Amino acid sequence: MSNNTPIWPQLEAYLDSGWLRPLDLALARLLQQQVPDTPEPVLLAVVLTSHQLGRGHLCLDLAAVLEAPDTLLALPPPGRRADNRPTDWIAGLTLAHWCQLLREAEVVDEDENGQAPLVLSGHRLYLRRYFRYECEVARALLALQRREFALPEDLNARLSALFAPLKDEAERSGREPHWQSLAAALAARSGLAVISGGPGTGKTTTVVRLLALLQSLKLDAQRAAGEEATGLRVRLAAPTGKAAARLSESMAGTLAQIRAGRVAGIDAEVGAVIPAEVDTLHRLLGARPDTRFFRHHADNPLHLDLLVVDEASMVDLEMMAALLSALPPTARLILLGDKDQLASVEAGAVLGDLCRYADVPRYQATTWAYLHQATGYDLSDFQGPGSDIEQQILMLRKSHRFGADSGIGTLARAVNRGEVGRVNGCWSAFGDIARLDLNSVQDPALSTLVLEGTAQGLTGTPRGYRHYLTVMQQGLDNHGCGPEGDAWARSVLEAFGEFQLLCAVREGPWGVAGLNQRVAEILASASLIRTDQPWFAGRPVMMMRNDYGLNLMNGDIGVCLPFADGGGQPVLRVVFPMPDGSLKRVLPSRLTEVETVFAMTVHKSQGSEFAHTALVLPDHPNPVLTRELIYTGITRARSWFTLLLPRADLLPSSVTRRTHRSSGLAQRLLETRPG
Ligand SMILES: Nc1ncnc2c1ncn2[C@@H]1O[C@H](COP(=O)(O)OP(=O)(O)OP(=O)(O)O)[C@@H](O)[C@H]1O
Repeated sequence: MSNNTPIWPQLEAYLDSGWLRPLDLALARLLQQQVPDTPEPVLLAVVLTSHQLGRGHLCLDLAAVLEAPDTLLALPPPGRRADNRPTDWIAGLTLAHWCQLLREAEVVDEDENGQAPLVLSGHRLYLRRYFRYECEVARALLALQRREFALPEDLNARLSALFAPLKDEAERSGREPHWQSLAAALAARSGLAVISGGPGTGKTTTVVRLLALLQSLKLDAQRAAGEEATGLRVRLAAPTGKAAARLSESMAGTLAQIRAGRVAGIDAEVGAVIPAEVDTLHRLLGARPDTRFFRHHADNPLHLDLLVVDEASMVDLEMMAALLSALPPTARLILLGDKDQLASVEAGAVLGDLCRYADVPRYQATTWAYLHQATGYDLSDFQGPGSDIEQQILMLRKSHRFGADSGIGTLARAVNRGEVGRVNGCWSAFGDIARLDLNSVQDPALSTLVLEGTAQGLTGTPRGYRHYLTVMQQGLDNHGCGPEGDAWARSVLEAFGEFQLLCAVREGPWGVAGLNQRVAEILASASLIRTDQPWFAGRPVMMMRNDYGLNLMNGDIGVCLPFADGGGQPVLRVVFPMPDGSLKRVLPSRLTEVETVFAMTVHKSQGSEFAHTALVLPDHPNPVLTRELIYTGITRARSWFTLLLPRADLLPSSVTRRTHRSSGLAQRLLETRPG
């Protein structure tokens, strides 16, 4: 960095262009006021650390930023030019010199328990709070993983009985590993298990059987000790209301079968001690409105023996730290999720960091021997010098929902592997996926898709938004405020879940804001909605913040419906499906922080599924266009997927670009090596 660079005017210019946030500059200014002779490279590092945090990174990776500044910092911002860029400023710096300046600065120290607002750890610079979270999360996960549980002599027989009905011929004969029983075997022995898998790979199925195993062991132990047979205290949780509702629904179906004694290998009585209720993490921890503090923490731990967290890819580092600190020291934790999905909106990528080597696991000899004994499967191909925590991580590999004949499955796998040729080749081979190359938002193909859900290449009966609006209108004469109104509202909500537009970006004609407006125009010109008032019958909305008063969580989706009030004009109420299966009707005026969701971001769609999902890419390159974003969009689709491309050349570059999140967590977790 040249000594005469006027840093503040330049930073102000970046602020004006939206490149930096006011917060990013405020911290550096404060530090400079406190320690006026703080060198400019240190101030710049502070600004960039805060900027990186705003983009999901836990720290500023000084080595990486020196190597590829524009890539890491996403500079200049999309569509803008900048003459004097941080790239130029840091051009004269070496890693050794920058680290030296930081080590000497009063505002930085290297100790977890120090006082300075920033912490330098190797070549990573953190805001202290995030450094603390990273250390705490690593320590807590490693402590969980180290906790061993006694296993019965007949574990192999028990696992065989539980999983036999789920094995195909190759798995029964041992030609292929049965990953679900292997996952259960790993989880049974330790305080920690991480089970990653794409859509339909059987995460829920596996966890139900695992819970059946652990509960039957506990019930036996309690009976043998002459205690009341209550089983383990099990709780289930997910990051969003939608994800919680989906898991709950999926658990309820299997549990009903178990409780009726219809699941081979599982006693009906065990079904009684497996819960189907799923909480959001906020509710589980006892969120306190408008603070980041929870009722449960290290001094007031959760009352449970085992916690299952679904959709763990959406859990950010701060939430993970809160969750781990609230676990009682004797509890087990099972994390379920899809490591290939987008990471959490907030900083950190805990599941991704944990699963760095999950594609090709590196199981130690002792793990190999244990799994061989417990399941009979030989994982010699996956032996390696993995760290201790990797021994508790397993990836499920076979999708039972999207097989080889599924376009959605084939496309998702090709995107996940970055195989551009295969992505380009698969559109014409399947009837459940379609690609629309569009010229503008006025393109009639967009209107057809939005209204009817049809696109060239799709077979069957995919729906568009006309469907739920027709269901709404058909019930208009028959919807009082009583239960018949509920049945009607439920059918509208269900029909709304048949189709959803997802956007990669928020801004521009192909972003959430632009498309919400365009879709409203299309629906209004088909006389399906009236948009002369902000609240109109059929308006779908999403909560943008938790509202504890209303018991509605960020990401919850409701639809505004007209209810008869006994005469005169119908009254509008926004109806939300609640995690317990009930419906909540809310006055529109009570909802201050909601957005229309004819279109929503891929981020916001995580944890949800729609029969027909249409993903819209923008018409400009943007750093958010990554393989993980496209994969997440595709895997929201249950039966049909349509990709809308205003600019075709952006697809290959998006499929090859990986999301990167700077963090020291993987190193902390994976550095505990055997021997
Ligand atoms: N081994 C198996 N053999 C046959 N069908 C299976 C097997 N495992 C799971 N399934 C079926 O596949 C479907 C998906 O399973 P499950 O819901 O457990 O997957 P998941 O990974 O939890 O899915 P999601 O992507 O919704 O999180 C279910 O219908 C389930 O019954």
